[in-house]
Amino acid sequence: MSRKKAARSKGGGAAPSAALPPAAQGSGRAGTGAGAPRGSAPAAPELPRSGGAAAGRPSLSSSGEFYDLAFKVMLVGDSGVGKTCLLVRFKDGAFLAGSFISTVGIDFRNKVLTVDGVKVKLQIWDTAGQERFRSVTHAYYRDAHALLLLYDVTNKASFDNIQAWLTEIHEYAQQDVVLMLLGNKVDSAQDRVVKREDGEKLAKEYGVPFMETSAKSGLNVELAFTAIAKELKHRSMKLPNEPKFKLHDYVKKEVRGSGCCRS
Ligand SMILES: Nc1nc2c(ncn2[C@@H]2O[C@H](COP(=O)(O)OP(=O)(O)OP(=O)(O)O)[C@@H](O)[C@H]2O)c(=O)[nH]1
Repeated sequence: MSRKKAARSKGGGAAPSAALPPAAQGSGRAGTGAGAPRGSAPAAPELPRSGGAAAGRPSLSSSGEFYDLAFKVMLVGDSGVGKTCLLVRFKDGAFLAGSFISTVGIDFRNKVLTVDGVKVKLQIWDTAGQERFRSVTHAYYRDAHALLLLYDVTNKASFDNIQAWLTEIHEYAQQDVVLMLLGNKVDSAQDRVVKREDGEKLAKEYGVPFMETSAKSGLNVELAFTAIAKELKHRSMKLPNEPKFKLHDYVKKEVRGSGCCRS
């Protein structure tokens, strides 16, 4: 994936139309490729808020992978907290080192995961953290099934702004959106200014699952997306005798197992 460019949407995938909210981008079912916006490369297909279960039949993603369910996940948080790097780490297993170029508008990437034997496609929207793009990103919230809200553990202001982000999420996202708080850049131990306990406390206050991540080392990156995918899959396909999936408990257990942080 190429680095972010000031003049155009970053990323090597189909360029979404940053100016157009999903509702204006056609209403193709997940995997159909329908609904390209005017005058741009094919846009991300709009996914039904139900989760896009394809009536028992798998759909085919643009990368040629079959999937059973599709969900939209948005990455939000201040500029520079590492949203793009987190996505690139998850999608390509690489870290974008070097000079930082801010995202313009919105970019997206797809990845298909296997969750409990079910193929789940996550369509991941990487939003610009800069204030000037806020009105663009507002338009996307309502279609998101899940939100990953990031702060940077080396940047106190990004942590202090989490409450404002939560207010915005409350205002624009669906009530049942799956939300997780991530404290990124934990590899930068020397520059850390936000303690893990502070992140845990804030998350507890707002009742959201929490973990610390590093897009640089890869710590907990896969876990964050897998946990979201599991929650969405369970909500969408709960079998009659299946115990309820508890995202909080799952995250706590897995984070402990990752050897990173006690919780
Ligand atoms: N040490 C360290 N640096 C990181 C990490 N994640 C991102 N960075 C660096 O932080 C800077 C910003 O990362 P981005 O991913 O572009 O930030 P962003 O949140 O997408 O920023 P906007 O697009 O402006 O919203 C870059 O220089 C990255 O290399 C991480 O986990 N550890």
